Amino acid sequence: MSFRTQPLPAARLNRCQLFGPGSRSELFEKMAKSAADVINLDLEDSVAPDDKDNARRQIIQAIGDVDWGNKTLSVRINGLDTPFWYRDVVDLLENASDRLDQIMIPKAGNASDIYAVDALVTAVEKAKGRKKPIAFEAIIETAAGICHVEEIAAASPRMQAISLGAADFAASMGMATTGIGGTQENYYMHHQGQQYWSDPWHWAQAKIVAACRTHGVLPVDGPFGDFSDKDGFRAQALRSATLGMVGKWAIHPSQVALSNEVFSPSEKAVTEAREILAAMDAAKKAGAGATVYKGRLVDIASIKQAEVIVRQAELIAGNQ
Ligand SMILES: CC(=O)SCCNC(=O)CCNC(=O)[C@H](O)C(C)(C)COP(=O)(O)OP(=O)(O)OC[C@H]1O[C@@H](n2cnc3c(N)ncnc32)[C@H](O)[C@@H]1OP(=O)(O)O
Ligand SMILES: O=CC(=O)O
Ligand SMILES: [Mg+2]
Repeated sequence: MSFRTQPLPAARLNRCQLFGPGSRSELFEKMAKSAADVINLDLEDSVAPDDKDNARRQIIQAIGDVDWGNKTLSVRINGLDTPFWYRDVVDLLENASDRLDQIMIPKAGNASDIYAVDALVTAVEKAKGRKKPIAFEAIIETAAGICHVEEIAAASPRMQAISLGAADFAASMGMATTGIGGTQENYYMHHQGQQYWSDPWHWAQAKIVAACRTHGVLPVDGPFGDFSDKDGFRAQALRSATLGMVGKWAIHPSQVALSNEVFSPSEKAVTEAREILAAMDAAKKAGAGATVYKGRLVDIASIKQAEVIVRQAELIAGNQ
């Protein structure tokens, strides 16, 4: 138990982050009209090296020209191990309009990576007199990143979200798979002739959630590559939501509605949460710290659990 209270993350919706390559400008209007809460225009791995300059120009123009509504608008810059990232930051912050909300830092390996981008962003913001501070989100997708995730979450007041990047993470860890997220055929327990599939992403997700919750950062699940497999996507998203993640990436528009559905509490869950709060209110008035709701124990911890659901429902209602 610490005397410090756990900070709340930014009060914004992050149920789905829709990605699109910065080199495919014909997608930008479609992304803006989607139901995703966050848009990630990509300069990194979905853009070929020879197309980086063109993608950067297209993104900068679209940030100002496209009507992004009330979405969080983010650009994924290139990794700090490439020759592209500093130009991404400088060009974006010197030339993009104030509509840009956030920069996504891929392959974050330690707090110094975030510090380096923070130093550059801060200098350009000051030089150009930018009024709105740019927020950061990072991707944990390397062995170093998962080892240092807590210091990454704490690295800057700009940090608002951290995602698990299953593809690069698997590569960095030397995992024997080319699948991006989801069930892995060879990751099973064997018992009495039966196979029981387990979740190879679970430990990394749990570590990210704990680091994020400690430092008031939104934990997010990353890509699910097989966009034809809706049931697989839903199962992965449900596991992430149950662990405490607030949303998931969509790498194809068909994944947006699925993600929004999973990361929006159902009417039943909201009703139950409100009833638990009411039951606890009545218990408190009667001088009790615990009571019975639908045949099960609820106590003061249940108030905090119920408040997670009610807070999310209120955030969604406030955005409609
Ligand atoms: C591991 C990682 O780093 S993941 C993050 C980086 N990756 C990305 O950003 C990839 C994002 N996704 C894409 O580039 C594309 O969706 C692809 C390559 C997977 C598939 O592209 P397509 O073959 O064009 O998809 P498809 O033909 O099924 O598209 C159906 C419709 O959705 C549109 N669409 C496709 N992708 C997107 C998108 N990301 N956002 C919005 N609309 C899109 C298409 O333009 C098409 O529209 P239409 O019906 O008006 O013609
Ligand atoms: O960048 C995302 C990933 O899965 O890798
Ligand atoms: Mg990656």
